[in-house]
Amino acid sequence: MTTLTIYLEQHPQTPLLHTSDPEVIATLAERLGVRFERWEATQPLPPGAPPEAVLQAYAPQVERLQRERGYRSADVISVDAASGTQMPGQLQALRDKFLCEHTHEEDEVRFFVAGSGLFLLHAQGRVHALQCEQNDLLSVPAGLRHWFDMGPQPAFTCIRLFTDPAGWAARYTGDPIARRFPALA
Ligand SMILES: CSCCC(=O)/C(O)=C/O
Ligand SMILES: [Fe+2]
Ligand code: NI
Repeated sequence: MTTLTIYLEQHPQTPLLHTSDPEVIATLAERLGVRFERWEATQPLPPGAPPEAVLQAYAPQVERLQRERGYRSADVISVDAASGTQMPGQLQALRDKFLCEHTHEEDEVRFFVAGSGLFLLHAQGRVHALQCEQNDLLSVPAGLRHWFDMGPQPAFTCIRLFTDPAGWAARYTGDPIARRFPALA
């Protein structure tokens, strides 16, 4: 289930608010300049569908965002600890890369085709922990501090939209805040 939990940045043990209402999540996210939507596939997608089929199934929604926001490329990232295609060391390295607070020079746009992951958004003296699930679209604006926890047994497939076709690039803030907040177990 998709949930949003909000904390004061100094009090990671004491949630101020917890909700699983998608409309409330979208409204609270918008206050940070974050877009949250729920998308339906235009056609059924079998598990393990190739990236081209994944992009095809969500083409209308992807093209709408591209027109609206000028995103120039789209790809699909798949991580599945159970499949054994990624070694445990590689998965840990990938998890660590996203687990430190960082920003991007462009919006971070992710659509969860399958699986889940936890985004932690740091703004306005608060941390918004958004547990994303299948069918969730999240767009984190350029410059907003955040980190992402894929958990110890990651399993997700995401469509990513980029303005710069060179792809993912992060600027780490050096703030150890992510270590104060509990990681997924
Ligand atoms: C859910 S896709 C991988 C996470 C990512 O790209 C990122 O920048 C997290 O902050
Ligand atoms: Fe990021
Ligand atoms: Ni709950």
